Amino acid sequence: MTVEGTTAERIVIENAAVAAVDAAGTEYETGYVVVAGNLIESVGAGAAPAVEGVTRRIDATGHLVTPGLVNTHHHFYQWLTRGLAQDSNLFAWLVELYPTWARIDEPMVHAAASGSLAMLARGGVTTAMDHHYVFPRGAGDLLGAEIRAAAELGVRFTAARGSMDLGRSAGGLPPDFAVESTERALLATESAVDTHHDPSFGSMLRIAVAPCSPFSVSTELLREAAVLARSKGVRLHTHGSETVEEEKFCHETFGMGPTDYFESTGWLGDDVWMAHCVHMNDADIAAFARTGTGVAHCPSSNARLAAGIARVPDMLAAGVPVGLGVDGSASNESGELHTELRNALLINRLRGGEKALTARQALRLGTYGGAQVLGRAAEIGSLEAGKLADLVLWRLDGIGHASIADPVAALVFGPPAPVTLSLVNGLPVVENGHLTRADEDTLAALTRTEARRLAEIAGLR
Ligand SMILES: Nc1nc2[nH]c(O)nc2c(=O)[nH]1
Repeated sequence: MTVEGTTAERIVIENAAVAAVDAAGTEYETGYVVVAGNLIESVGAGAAPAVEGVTRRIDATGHLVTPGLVNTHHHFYQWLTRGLAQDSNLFAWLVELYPTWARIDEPMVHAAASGSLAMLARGGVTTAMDHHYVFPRGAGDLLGAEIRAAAELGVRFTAARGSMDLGRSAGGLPPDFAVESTERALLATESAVDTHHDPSFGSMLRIAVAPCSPFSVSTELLREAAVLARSKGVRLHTHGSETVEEEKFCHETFGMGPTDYFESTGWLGDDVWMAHCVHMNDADIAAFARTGTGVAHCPSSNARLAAGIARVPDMLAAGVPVGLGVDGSASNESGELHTELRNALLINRLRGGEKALTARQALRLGTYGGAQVLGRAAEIGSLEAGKLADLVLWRLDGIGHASIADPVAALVFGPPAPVTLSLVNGLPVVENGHLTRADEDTLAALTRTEARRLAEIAGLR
């Protein structure tokens, strides 16, 4: 089985430690992975089988091979507004940044998306998502710009067409000039799905429907967006239960907490995933588990904005699908997912004790868990024959990791490991720490230029 448009390469990776992140938690101290075209052909212990037509053979001694990391929440455009509003909670941070974000345009979003994707990819992310929710009039094709950037770098991508229609004059948090009309948001979202969404096995591009948050979106938009997504068979994404301020807003405005509000608008289901989910009581977690609603856990952003600590161990125990997200780069300047594996483990232990989350659970959140919440667990997220060849070869014999005997512990507890090879759909996206399809220094210069242009237009300089 191969997906049209991919090569018929056969790559043999041997002498690696293997963490398959399959249902049985299979690991091999020394093993192999064989890739044929865009698919994993076989995974096993010991020496690789003799196979015909090998186009590349990799001696991966000193490496760990894992499924590619999956990022489940981001706002790429924020790459141009990093390091601002440094000591603010979510609402103060948003109020400070909305006016600048309302000045973005297509070249800025393309540069920001390229920078964000480069950072993710060089750190082992093979599937990215972006939640873009600011669409100034006349700004150009912003969703198209990030879709282009993902295709240029070769990263598998879910573009979540976000929206805001609840301006300050109608009781929302964003200024009126930063929101769209309900009708325009719905029409543009439908058009994005019709134009770009590819539901096929092995798809490199999916679209999700993603109104922004309870305090920036009308009840009508939430309800209609859910109806639209279900009529098109695409997934739903939003921010939920992020802060105490959001909880207070929901109680004061709707007479109920965020999870009950989402349920009342059709927003719980196995086709929905929400970012953050920090302020969830037992009943909220049970509702997510009962309905199969997924969570994008963003520990660094939650710490940066002092939002709190999500109850990830309780969610996992209840059977809630949980993945990891870096969140937008204005609330997590690091922008790479290894930090989220590590912080998920460390921060959840601060709340739940030393057994709250293990290194293997953290790796699972960043791979299979992410695949689950993006609705792609049958295709990616584990190393199994027949799945897509999205995998990462982490170098663990360097100074940062060599003295740690357990390779999964080295990866999660240790510093970000160098990526020797990252394959997406069987094709190299990173080789020896460098992007194969773009020059990092050129991208860095481009993001600096566009960040300066935005700062000037927005009156920050
Ligand atoms: N962390 C974030 N939370 C948000 N809520 C909202 O409405 N927008 C954002 C955001 O950009 N980041």
